[in-house]
Amino acid sequence: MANLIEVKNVGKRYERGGRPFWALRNATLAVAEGEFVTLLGRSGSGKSTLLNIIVGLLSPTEGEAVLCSTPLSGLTDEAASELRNRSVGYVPQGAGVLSTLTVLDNVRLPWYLAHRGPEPEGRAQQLLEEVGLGDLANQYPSALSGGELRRVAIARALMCEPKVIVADEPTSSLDAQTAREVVSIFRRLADKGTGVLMVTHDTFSVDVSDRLYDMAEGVLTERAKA
Ligand SMILES: Nc1ncnc2c1ncn2[C@@H]1O[C@H](COP(=O)(O)OP(=O)(O)OP(=O)(O)O)[C@@H](O)[C@H]1O
Repeated sequence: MANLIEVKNVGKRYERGGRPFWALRNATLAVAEGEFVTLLGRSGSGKSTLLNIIVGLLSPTEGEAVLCSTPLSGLTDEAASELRNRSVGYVPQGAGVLSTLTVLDNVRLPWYLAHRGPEPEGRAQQLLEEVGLGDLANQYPSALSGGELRRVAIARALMCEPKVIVADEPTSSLDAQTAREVVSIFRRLADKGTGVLMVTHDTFSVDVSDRLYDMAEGVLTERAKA
């Protein structure tokens, strides 16, 4: 199976109090078609930094990230965003939904950005139903709870039938049953060939993962699954 994500010897250095500080050191990771990969690690260990590099929102200080066979280092911001819109379902930390659009229009938005035309009939509504929000399609985000907003972000990430899903704690603020349903959607997509990379603390996702990575103080290691 082809790799959808390839990270090779990637490091990210920030300044902290005027001193260099490595949030990520020499990280190497791959996610192939059909793989469900979970990334675990404590708060502040570097997980979001790695995900932001993988989706082309952050440039690494060293090393290389390749997304859907495209090396990110050579891309303009515009080209990176085009690649992200077309190929990646990114669920960022927090919901990141637009408050001026209805829930349904938030879910539709990536399709318009990627294709400049209307979505396949009913697709956004169907995705909202899959995440249990069919009845809230015409509401504005201010009327939704934190967990409901997370689910809008998940439906939005699936809108363009992404080749790869990159999700930063998508199940945080969801109850156990809803979290399980979300993870099951991702698992089913992986079984059909989508690559999934997910940061989580959820034991159910660990159980259904094909592979696990641990992040600790910027150092990434693959864990042998029990
Ligand atoms: N722009 C920045 N400038 C300086 N330091 C940063 C910046 N962004 C992140 N950091 C630091 O880099 C480290 C890794 O942050 P990151 O957000 O990747 O952690 P994380 O594992 O995703 O944490 P959490 O689970 O709490 O979201 C942290 O110590 C953080 O304070």
